Amino acid sequence: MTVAYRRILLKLSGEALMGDDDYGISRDMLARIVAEIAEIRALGVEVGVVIGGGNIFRGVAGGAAGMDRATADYMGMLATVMNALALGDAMRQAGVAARVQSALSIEPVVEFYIRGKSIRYLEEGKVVIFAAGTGNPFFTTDTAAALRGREIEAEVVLKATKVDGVYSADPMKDKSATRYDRISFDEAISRDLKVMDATALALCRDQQLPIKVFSIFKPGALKRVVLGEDEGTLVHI
Ligand SMILES: Nc1ncnc2c1ncn2[C@@H]1O[C@H](COP(=O)(O)OP(=O)(O)OP(=O)(O)O)[C@@H](O)[C@H]1O
Ligand SMILES: O=c1ccn([C@@H]2O[C@H](COP(=O)(O)O)[C@@H](O)[C@H]2O)c(=O)[nH]1
Repeated sequence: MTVAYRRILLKLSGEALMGDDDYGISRDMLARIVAEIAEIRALGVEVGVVIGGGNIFRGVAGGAAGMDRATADYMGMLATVMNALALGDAMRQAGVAARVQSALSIEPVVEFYIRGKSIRYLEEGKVVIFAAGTGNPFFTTDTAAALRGREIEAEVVLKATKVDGVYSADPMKDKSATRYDRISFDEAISRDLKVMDATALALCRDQQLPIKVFSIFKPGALKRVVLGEDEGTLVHI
């Protein structure tokens, strides 16, 4: 089978890890995601993963209300470390070689992010899970996906989320919203389509790094995207 991309950066929404639960990490969902990643690894695709923290951080957001923003953001980044450790462990159990690297230094727990080392891991066929976002407050894991995607010279950022593409409005709130097959970065930014934050979109646009938005809940969608089949929405230059 011929793949459309040799190296990808997969952005996994933290909330998608909840599966049907209200909070935290669903073991079933984790196993499903690992199986889908294993499928594309078997095709020879090199995979970097940035994982969000919404499934854990939204749960403690009440406690963070009124806190200093930077402190709350560090809590959010730590939530992504928990997700990354869970994903790394699930990969190990499934026999998929993986390494976790964190943008925040938590040495006894997880390796610190070193670009050259992560590229080496990718070349060795290991999945690299990037934890703690960019390591800086006031950013998001979408922006971390754009940043790490560019750093590892990925050909595309694949945003795996709860909806199956970019819509004219948030499809969770507006049932009349329509889905785009393709949309330019400039149009997505100017229409303020909130599927990804504007910083992430602008970074990808400036670095000429396309984004594919697709549903992580649709079985086989990741493989279809990697094979270049008609799936989700392409955000292009
Ligand atoms: N125009 C739009 N098109 C598609 N989705 C949209 C749009 N506007 C808002 N959304 C919403 O954006 C959400 C993106 O969710 P996602 O969980 O990927 O966010 P995240 O903040 O990157 O992840 P996390 O859950 O880790 O915080 C979708 O669930 C969808 O409801
Ligand atoms: O670079 C980053 C990445 C994340 N954060 C904080 O973490 C949470 C969770 O990330 P999501 O992208 O929403 O899943 C985010 O809300 C920020 O508070 C950060 O500060 N810097």
